[in-house]
Amino acid sequence: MWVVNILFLLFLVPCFLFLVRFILYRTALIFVLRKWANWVDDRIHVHQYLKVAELNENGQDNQFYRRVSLYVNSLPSVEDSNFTNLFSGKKSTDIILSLDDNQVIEDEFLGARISWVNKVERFNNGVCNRSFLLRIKKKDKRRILPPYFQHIHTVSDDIEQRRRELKLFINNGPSENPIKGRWRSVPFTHPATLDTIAMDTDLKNKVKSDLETFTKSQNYYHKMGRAWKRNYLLYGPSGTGKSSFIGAMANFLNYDVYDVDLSRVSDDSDLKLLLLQTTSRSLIVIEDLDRLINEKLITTSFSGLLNFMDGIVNSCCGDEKIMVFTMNSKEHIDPVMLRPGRIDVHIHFPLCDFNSFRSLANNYLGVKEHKLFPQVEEIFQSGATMSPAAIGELMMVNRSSPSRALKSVITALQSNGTEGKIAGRGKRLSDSASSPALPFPSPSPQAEETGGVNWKDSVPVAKEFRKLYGLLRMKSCKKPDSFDHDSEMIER
Ligand SMILES: Nc1ncnc2c1ncn2[C@@H]1O[C@H](COP(=O)(O)OP(=O)(O)OP(=O)(O)O)[C@@H](O)[C@H]1O
Ligand SMILES: [Mg+2]
Repeated sequence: MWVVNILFLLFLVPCFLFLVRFILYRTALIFVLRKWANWVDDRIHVHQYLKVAELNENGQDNQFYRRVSLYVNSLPSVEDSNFTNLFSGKKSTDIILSLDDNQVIEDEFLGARISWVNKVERFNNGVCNRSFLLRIKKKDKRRILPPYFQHIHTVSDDIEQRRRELKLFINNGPSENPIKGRWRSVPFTHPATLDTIAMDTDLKNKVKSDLETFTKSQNYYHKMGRAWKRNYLLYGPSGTGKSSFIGAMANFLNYDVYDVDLSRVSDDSDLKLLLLQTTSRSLIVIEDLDRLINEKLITTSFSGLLNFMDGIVNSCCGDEKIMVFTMNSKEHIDPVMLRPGRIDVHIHFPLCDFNSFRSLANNYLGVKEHKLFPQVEEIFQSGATMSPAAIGELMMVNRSSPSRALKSVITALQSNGTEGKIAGRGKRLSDSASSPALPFPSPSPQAEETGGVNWKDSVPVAKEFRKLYGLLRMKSCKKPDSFDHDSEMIER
């Protein structure tokens, strides 16, 4: 008989406990219980208080107060608390949570319970003293505080980095605006991101992890005695997404972009000076490097370029930098320029194949399957191809009718054949990544005669025209850029 009772009890107890737990969580009574438990716990321990005032004794900003404010307002318990202020951030999409005056918020670190009070003392004369009051058990203080403050630094740095508005820097010529320095900046607004980019999945994951590993490798690079920098080469035919991919990298890393216009660099020392004026956590970009070298459009020496890529100046101009070079082909480039250290990662951007076509159709037309796909696949398998820019263009123009768009791609592929003629040219990153139109010089006299921009001897004018053209195109198409790439990423 007693066995039955025991079995009955063994069954009853878990049911009872489950029921109690369910009621506690369902009715949020668990929070009340926790509060009581903390109240009792607080009375049986001795606590210490540490005050972090907004201003120091000289009335200057206390930097640590700003960090604590970023950290405390980012705690999950702020979201769960029974009262929170909501503010909009710098970016229109940002919503910032903020504690109310004298609100208490709990935190937990390495098993220790810590609470913060957002102290605000307002006086009749309008003066308002702000501070954060940290409360911790005396027995935890020595063990917890040092790593806790380090944790606050790391988290606040990360929050600041994510909230920062990115900038695109473009270099002036040596004689323009010597007072304002060599770089002009505008907000960086390129829409491409690694997630929206139609890209070979393996390649995308490789690039993502390579970039993530790089951002966490400060100690590793310094232990190796190397500058904390990494150089990428993006190469492939025109219109395959190299420039937009740079925009995606910048958005992924939250890095500023320095777009180096070599046609505005007077000599090697000018190039070094430009590099010295760049800041950490940035992408330094030189586009169409092969064309600039092969068409002798630059005034720096070849060794000046090599040193720019991996010279001593590179190691002394700040940390956490990624250099990105784009080329249409590596063929006529001296291998010394492509050695590891100068180029650490090679990424090939090929013309379209059926897989990248599908990504484009999904991105541009929102079509994952279509009755015309088998026909498109067959044409690709016959060797026909086109640049993603050209296909993207056709899809964009016909985006209101996916069938018409796909038929136009089929017609274009059939007429293009295997040369992969580039119907859609690409553009420089600056062409589509900066919001205000850049000042653009009047075309040279010869240009007036030919009724167009004289592309030959006035590279700056041609570049400005292309920038402006790119900008106008950007305004007309307003579609996020997306790519597809060959899964060839050579990492050295
Ligand atoms: N893989 C792709 N998927 C979708 N769109 C693409 C892709 N590649 C290019 N595009 C489209 O074509 C436009 C041009 O691409 P981008 O300027 O990045 O080419 P590029 O490789 O830099 O060309 P260029 O070598 O001429 O500078 C982009 O704005 C984008 O809209
Ligand atoms: Mg480009």
